[in-house]
Amino acid sequence: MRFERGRGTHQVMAALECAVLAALMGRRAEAESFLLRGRSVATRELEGQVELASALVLLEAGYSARVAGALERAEAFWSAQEEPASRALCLILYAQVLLLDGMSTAAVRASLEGLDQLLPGEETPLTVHAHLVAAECLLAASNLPEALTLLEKAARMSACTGLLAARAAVLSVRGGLAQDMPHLAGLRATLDRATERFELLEAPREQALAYMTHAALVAKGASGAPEHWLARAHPLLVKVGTAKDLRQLRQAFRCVAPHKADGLIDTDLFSVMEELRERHARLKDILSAQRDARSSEHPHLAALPSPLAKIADGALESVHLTEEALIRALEHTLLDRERLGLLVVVSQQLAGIGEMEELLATIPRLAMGLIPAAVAGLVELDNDGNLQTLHQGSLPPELPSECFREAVLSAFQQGAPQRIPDKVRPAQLGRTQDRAPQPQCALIPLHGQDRKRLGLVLGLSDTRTVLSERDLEQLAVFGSLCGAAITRVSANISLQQAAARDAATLAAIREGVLTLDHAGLVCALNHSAARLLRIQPAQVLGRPLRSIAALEPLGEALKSGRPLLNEVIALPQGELIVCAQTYEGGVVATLQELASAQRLAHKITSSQARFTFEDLIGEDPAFLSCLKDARQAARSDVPILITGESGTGKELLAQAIHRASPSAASPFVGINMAAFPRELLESELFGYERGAFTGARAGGNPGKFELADRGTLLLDEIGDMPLEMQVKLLRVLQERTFQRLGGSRDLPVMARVVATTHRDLERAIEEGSFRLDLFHRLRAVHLRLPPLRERPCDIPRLVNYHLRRYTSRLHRRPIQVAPHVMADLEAYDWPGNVRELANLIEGAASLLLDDQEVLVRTPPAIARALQRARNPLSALPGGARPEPSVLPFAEVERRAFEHALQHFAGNVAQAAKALGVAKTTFYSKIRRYGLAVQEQEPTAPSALVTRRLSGKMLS
Ligand SMILES: Nc1ncnc2c1ncn2[C@@H]1O[C@H](COP(=O)(O)OP(=O)(O)OP(=O)(O)O)[C@@H](O)[C@H]1O
Repeated sequence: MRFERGRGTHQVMAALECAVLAALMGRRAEAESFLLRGRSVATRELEGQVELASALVLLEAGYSARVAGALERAEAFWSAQEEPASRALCLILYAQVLLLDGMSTAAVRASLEGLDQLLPGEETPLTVHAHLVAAECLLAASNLPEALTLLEKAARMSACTGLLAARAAVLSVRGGLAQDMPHLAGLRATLDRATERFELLEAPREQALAYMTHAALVAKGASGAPEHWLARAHPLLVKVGTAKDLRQLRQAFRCVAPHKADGLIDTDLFSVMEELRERHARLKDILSAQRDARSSEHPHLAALPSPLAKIADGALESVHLTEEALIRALEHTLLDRERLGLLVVVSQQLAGIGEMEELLATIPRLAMGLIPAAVAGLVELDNDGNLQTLHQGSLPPELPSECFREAVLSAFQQGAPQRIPDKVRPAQLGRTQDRAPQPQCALIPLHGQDRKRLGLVLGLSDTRTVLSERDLEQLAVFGSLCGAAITRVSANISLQQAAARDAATLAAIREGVLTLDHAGLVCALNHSAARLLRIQPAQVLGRPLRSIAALEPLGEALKSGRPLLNEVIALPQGELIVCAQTYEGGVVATLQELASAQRLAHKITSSQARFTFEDLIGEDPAFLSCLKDARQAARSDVPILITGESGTGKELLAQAIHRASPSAASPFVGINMAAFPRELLESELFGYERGAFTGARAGGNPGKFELADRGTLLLDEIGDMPLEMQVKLLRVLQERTFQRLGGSRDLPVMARVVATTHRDLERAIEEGSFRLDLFHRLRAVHLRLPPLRERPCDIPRLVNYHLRRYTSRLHRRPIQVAPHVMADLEAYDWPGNVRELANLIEGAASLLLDDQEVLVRTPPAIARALQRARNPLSALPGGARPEPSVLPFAEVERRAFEHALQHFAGNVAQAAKALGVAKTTFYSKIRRYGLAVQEQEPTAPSALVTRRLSGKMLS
């Protein structure tokens, strides 16, 4: 636009033309300025033109009252003159005012009247404009055919170029859309061209109105999203649109995308603001109209304001200012609510995503909906500080230029959204080549608990080139929402994995596992638990166990939340062993079937039956005959009694019988009658029920008869069983059933009973310490193991056998026995039998140095015993000294007891029996004379006694 300074018609007209053009292009401030200049230099004759131009400028700004005022003043000048063009323009402007005020029928009339004033065949811009206004009025009045005819006519005119042509095109598209079956593709092409033209001519209001027509086109069925076009129109109309334009935009939004309208516009607040805006515009219009009238140089129009009018003016002015402030405040509030609304929508969408891939793909998309961006994608700083693309989004495949990377890295370090400097922003991220302001680019860190080094790269589009501080604030909140969502999803993934792992672990556990929450409700149970409890998981999950009648005892046991250890709980379907442990969120319990636990215990116990017949060494005929009978008896399940001196291998034989029996796979359980306190013997043998006696375990306990199940029960040292127990045992063996202590259920005896004793039971029967009937019951098969002194031929074999065991256990070379040593060993009478032999041989072998392979020295204890046997007195302590011919009685007695003890290898019972004194007498003599010997020594009674009381306790 060129405007030369100076006075004269030409100058005034140029200024007015510039004003009109600026107004048409939406440059309101410029238009006003040109108008002011025109008005300042206009002569009186040109005042009509000034008012007319003023009316047009005001019309573009949407001030209908001022337009009307200006038109009135313009008409006043021309009333006397014949000026058809001006008259026509006046009418056209009137028509537009009427249209602006929603009076379409009157507008049509005025516009057509204006057209009539123009010379036929004339093709000036005014003619085109008049046609377009008339067509617009006809469209508003729904007179489509006439509107289209006028538009076609206008389009054919030579003056229909530039802005007018684009306006004509938009109107023709609107006309086309009003038809029944619009040709959408054609209309879109026309509209695209018109929009481009507006953009080129920089006419933002026209451009925005064209975008709205685009939205209408899409709403009719053309591809695309109408809200997208409306969103593009929004910022332009906020800047240059009239109140009516904005109202139309909002209505369109509500029609095509109510959710977006809700996001952009808060209904209540916005309607208040809308009303305010309209009132404000009207007020401004009236104020300006008054001012215009007063400043007019026409005497009949320049009425001086009265004092009252001045007061009214002042009041109006202050209302105007207040309204302006209010509108600004409301606009900010609305903007904030709009942003907040969008963030709420964003957070709702994020909350609905459970998959990481989907989340990462959604974040850039949501960001682009929040801020009109051209590109968006996710980047990540790896552990080495390198920038990686985490989700491409619309980012270029390769993140460009090193300096861009550096800028992103430094933005990362700031920890809040940062604009990336324009100079490093590459073309791939939306930089354009022209000199126009470049759309900005930013990095938004996504703050999560675990993915702190994740960020969103955002490049704005050219519809919105600048990121305001408020935008950055909004993006910071968006970043936090995304970070939280990523943390949530990855935590969910971890939780799912942990849950799957827990489920797999639970399923893999053979024991039943059941967990209760803090309120005592069942949260989980595995297949084994469901099987043991005979329930379907669905029956109990989420319910208190106590509420299920069949599981009540279990529920009661777990109710207290106390830890339980091997508690036996009786349920209708059987007894369970329960262990329970509390944890922060409740109780976890393991369940095991009592019977199968017992079988397992049996399995472990039965592993004690290690020896087979192959381990029993001996060729002596009596020994072999005993083994033969044993092998035979092993096949049946009749009770077996094994007798023999201590150390002859009774337990060994019992184990061998078990291993050779059909129930070899079942448990081998032993109990030593001599070692067990008599009060506990019964409960140990038969078990007890819960609460049977003080100190009894709450859930009861199975006894040896139950534990032995279908295997072998070894009653070791049966000769030492108290008489009252003998009665009970006899009844059990006769009836083949028993009851737990404190119980009432009859349990079957399924185990085979093998009893052993070193005692002479027949003598015990005579003495009344053993029951004859029990003896008969136990002695279905009687096996007697001969003492070693009765089978000296087996001694070399046993010596070599135990030497071999010893050397192979210690991985040393074989050891031989010198013939004279072997002769001594064979000469010895072995009161402790094979146990004594094994211990002694191992002891002697252990004294050999590593390179010694032959036992050349008779163990001293044997040597002494042999010497004593040959000459008893020479073996006494101090044997070298001459003995007094008469010894004191105490010394004789001490020697007699010591000798007996040594002879029977510490077996007090046998020693006492040999001396013909009571066992108690023997013990008092031991104490009196301080008799004690070593374990290896065959004459060591204390070691043997100790072994009997502890080591040999089979229970
Ligand atoms: N015939 C044998 N062959 C090999 N070793 C044997 C033989 N008899 C016994 N033994 C050895 O003697 C040890 C004692 O055997 P076992 O405990 O069976 O004797 P026992 O007669 O039950 O003794 P006690 O009456 O004192 O309980 C066994 O550990 C084993 O080393």
